[in-house]
Amino acid sequence: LKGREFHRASRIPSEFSEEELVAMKEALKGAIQIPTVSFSHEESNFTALAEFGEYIHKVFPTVFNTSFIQHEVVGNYSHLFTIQGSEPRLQPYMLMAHFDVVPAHEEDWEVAPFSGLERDGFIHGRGTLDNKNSVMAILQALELLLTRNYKPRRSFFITLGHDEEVSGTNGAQKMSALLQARGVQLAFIVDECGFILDGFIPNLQKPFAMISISEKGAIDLMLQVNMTPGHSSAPPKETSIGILSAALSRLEQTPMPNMFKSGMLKTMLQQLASEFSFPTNIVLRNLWLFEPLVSRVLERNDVTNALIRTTTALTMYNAGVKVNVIPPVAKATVNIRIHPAQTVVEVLELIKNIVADDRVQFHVLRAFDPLPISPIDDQALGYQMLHQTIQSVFPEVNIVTPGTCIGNTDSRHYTNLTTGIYLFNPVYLQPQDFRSIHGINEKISVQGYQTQVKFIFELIQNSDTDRKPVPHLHEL
Ligand SMILES: CCCCCCCC/C=C\CCCCCCCC(=O)NCC(=O)O
Ligand SMILES: [Zn+2]
Ligand SMILES: [Zn+2]
Repeated sequence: LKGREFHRASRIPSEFSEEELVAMKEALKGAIQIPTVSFSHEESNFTALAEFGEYIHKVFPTVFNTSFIQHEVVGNYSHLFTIQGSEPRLQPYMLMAHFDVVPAHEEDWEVAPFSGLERDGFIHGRGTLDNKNSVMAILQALELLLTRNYKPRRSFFITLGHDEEVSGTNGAQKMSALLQARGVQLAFIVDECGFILDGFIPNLQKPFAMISISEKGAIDLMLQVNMTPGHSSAPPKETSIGILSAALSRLEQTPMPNMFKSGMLKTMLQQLASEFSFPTNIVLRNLWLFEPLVSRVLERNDVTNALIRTTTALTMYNAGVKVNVIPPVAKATVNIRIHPAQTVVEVLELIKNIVADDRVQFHVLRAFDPLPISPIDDQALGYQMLHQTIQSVFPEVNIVTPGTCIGNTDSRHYTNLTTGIYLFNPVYLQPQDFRSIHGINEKISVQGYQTQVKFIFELIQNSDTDRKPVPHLHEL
């Protein structure tokens, strides 16, 4: 869409006063200070979730006092905004984010995780990347547009989930059901997970934007072994702990099949080929020949490995009641993330074959298939709107590529409303930032956050187009 942007006569420039820029970062700091932690399905900080609702009322008064915006609280804490456009013939779209966060072990952090402290140009704290930055940037961009008398042509929804980190069943799932009951169909959805990736690929100097167009599936699988308890002074040859440990070890030592051939990473690397110098450019241009070599290299890194195969992470283990009692039961939970080219049924079959022990019982606690792949062609409005906005807000980024989300987002609850689900946070991400998500020392640069607000400010206006995206000539 280079040089062919959709301009409206009354387009509002994304220029903000010094006062507005300061208010933006202060609003994010305040949001970080509310410890909206999701521990488990049963356990969340409900007081903080309620406080967060009051907080957004306070900092975004115009959003809550505009006649064409309807606000509803769903599932007690999630927020659904319906922004009525002036042209009902234009199919609505949706911006999503979540404001619950994973716990933070305060002692490990350089800066207290719920302080929202600004230091050296960064705002520190849990949720600065995942995903209060998006919650606040969406509302902030809308607030700024409204104070400039903006009225959208295309209707849109904003959904802010309160339980994404524990599956989204009370928030996103209920909001989706509500919208479906109202007969809503969406042109596209934008949610978290893609980024502008910087430094993820050795020898690639340039950052590139990755818009995830699919998301891995998942299985939470409990493995259980029951044995007759007894006195530890005369132990049997095998105990429940030994049998289960051997099964888990086989799982860990046997990687799932390499799906590089049928994944998005292959497309991404082919698209990036010309950015590399000799000989990598030749290798990537000729994957028909070098595929085995490249996929072996990708297996060595945990992130790229997660992009080319289904992964099995042993995350919980429980066994034994007393030191001198043969344990009656041993249980372990495995968190499996399914590559988009596979299904729950296929993966369960593979797992059972690897374990190959009838004494091990399998209990599927939760399972869902990978998300369907969203379109990226010239008519795919969501992808093209993001592409266009990336080009205008990040002119230094000249590669936009489709990717896969290796985590799971609330967007999977909305597959009934659209075929266009695009996962993209307009924020630079380096490998150490990636490790900070659910890890320690999560932070966002003040400038990065302000640019995120600008991006959404532009994206909302770009999405007012009534034209079909224009075919373009460059890659993808
Ligand atoms: C060669 C290309 C390298 C690509 C590197 C991809 C880097 C990954 C970028 C972003 C991933 C961020 C994952 C965030 C997942 C957020 C959702 C979440 O936490 N959900 C809960 C869950 O999955 O358990
Ligand atoms: Zn998230
Ligand atoms: Zn998360």
